[in-house]
This record gives sequence, structure tokens and C-alpha cells, in this order.
Amino acid sequence: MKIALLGYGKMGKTIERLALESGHSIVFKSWVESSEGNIEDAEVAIEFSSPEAAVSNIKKALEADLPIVSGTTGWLESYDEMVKLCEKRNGSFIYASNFSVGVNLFFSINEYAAKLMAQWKEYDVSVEETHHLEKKDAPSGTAITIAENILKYNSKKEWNLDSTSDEVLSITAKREEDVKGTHIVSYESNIDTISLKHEAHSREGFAKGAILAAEWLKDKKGVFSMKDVLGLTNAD
Ligand SMILES: NC(=O)C1=CN([C@@H]2O[C@H](COP(=O)(O)OP(=O)(O)OC[C@H]3O[C@@H](n4cnc5c(N)ncnc54)[C@H](O)[C@@H]3O)[C@@H](O)[C@H]2O)C=CC1
Ligand SMILES: O=C(O)C1=N[C@H](C(=O)O)C[C@H](O)C1
Repeated sequence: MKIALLGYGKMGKTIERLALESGHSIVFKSWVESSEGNIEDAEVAIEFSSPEAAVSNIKKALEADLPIVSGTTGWLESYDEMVKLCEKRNGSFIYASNFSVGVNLFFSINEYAAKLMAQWKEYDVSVEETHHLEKKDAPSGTAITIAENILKYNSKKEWNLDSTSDEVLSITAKREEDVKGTHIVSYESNIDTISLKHEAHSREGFAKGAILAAEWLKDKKGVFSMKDVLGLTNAD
């Protein structure tokens, strides 16, 4: 597979290494200052850039008729616009807040737990995420996905950072040196606490998942999710 890498930072470089090890080639890469290679030579684009750059990267790929896998977080107010553009161009598009297989299994476990716990009103649910110091957005995209899936079943109406209101699902975002990504969902009562935790040990899981998504998407048309790629279903 001939890959265009839009964004060549921590994730772009990890994807490059693992893609080359799997026999793929990188024919184009771009970062904030410059670019290398020809995007026209690519069969698929993978973009991990910044909240400010994601929309123009996705447009660039769709306008070049390239299937696009986007992992950048913090730009989702423009998601519907990108879906419309993909449909208009009869293109192919996957966004995931987290491409790792483990986190996507965690998403399914989280939905199952949210559905089960909804009837046990003595437990109050909260979400905590911890990431490295360079992370630009808070809360993480993964924490937002987790929170939105809990809200499908819980009586709380919305999520917010550091909320103290009973009506609101609180997300706490911590920043610590070199943490790759840790997410914890806690159900707390006066008697006990039930916690679900996912901890990434490296960026390889995110990168492998993005390459898997690109291989899966390459010959398809439409807008998909990692649930489609992995054949995962919802909690019911
Ligand atoms: N969905 C997932 O599985 C994962 C998502 N991420 C997300 O991916 C994004 C990138 O993460 P990292 O690689 O760790 O960041 P990074 O800061 O190490 O790299 C970002 C890259 O994007 C480039 N870039 C930034 N602004 C640009 C612009 N205006 N035009 C062109 N290139 C631009 C930078 O030059 C750099 O090469 C973040 O939003 C992060 O939250 C990170 C890991 C996993
Ligand atoms: O910025 C990161 O590093 C990560 N970002 C994603 C997010 O915002 O959820 C995924 C992963 O947790 C690493």
C-alpha cells in the first residue's frame, strides 16, 4: 500500500516505522513546515496532525480522491462537514478518537458497563484521562468517546471538564511527562468503587490500528468507524 502521511510527528513517525516493517511504502509526508514526495502517488492517506490542521488535511485527501484515515483529535465540530464532503465526492473516510484495538474493546466494555450500571443509582460515574505534557486538546478525544457512550444510558445529560454537578458527567484531564494515554471510568458509591482502566504502554497500538484501518478502507467507499473495521457491535 502506498501511503501519504499527513502530519509527521510522534504518530506519523511511529506509523512510518510500522508501515515499512509490514511492506508498505510512504510516498508522501507533510508536516507544519514542509513536505516530501508526491501525494498523487498515494493509494491512501493517514493523518495525525493538530486540531487546527485536521480539516484542511482531510479536505486535501478527499479532493485528491484518496481514502483518508484521520486520528487527529480536537476538531470534531467540523466532523459533519467532512462526512458531507466525503459523500459528495464518493470518497472513503474513517475518523476514530483512538485506533488501538485494546481501546476499541474498552469502548465496548464501557458501553456494556454503562448499560448495566444505569439501574444502580447509588453509583456515580466519572471519567479520568492522563496524557503527556505536549498534548494540545483536553479532554482527550478518547475520553469524549467514552463519556458520550456512557451518556447514551446514564441519566446525566452532558459531560464537562471537572464538573461538580450531579447532573453532569465529570471528566478529569491530567498532564504528566511521557504518559502515552491512560483512561479510567469509575463508578463510585459510599460502599465501594468499580473502576475500568485502559493504559497504553506505547504508541504502537494506535499506529497499528491506523494501518489496519487504512488497509481495510483502501478499496471501500463511504464513511466508517473502527467498529466496522474490527467487526465490533454495540452493547446490546
Ligand atoms: N486516534 C488515535 O488513535 C490517536 C490520536 N492522536 C492524535 O493525533 C494527533 C497528533 O498526535 P502526535 O503525532 O502525538 O502529535 P505531534 O505534535 O507529535 O505531531 C503533529 C504533526 O502534525 C504536524 N502539523 C501540525 N500542524 C500542522 C499544519 N498546520 N499543517 C501540517 N502539519 C501540521 C506537525 O508538524 C507534526 O508533524 C493529536 O491530535 C493526537 O491527539 C494521537 C495518538 C493516537
Ligand atoms: O494525544 C495523544 O497522545 C493521544 N490522543 C488521543 C486522544 O485524544 O484520545 C488518543 C490517545 O489517547 C493518545
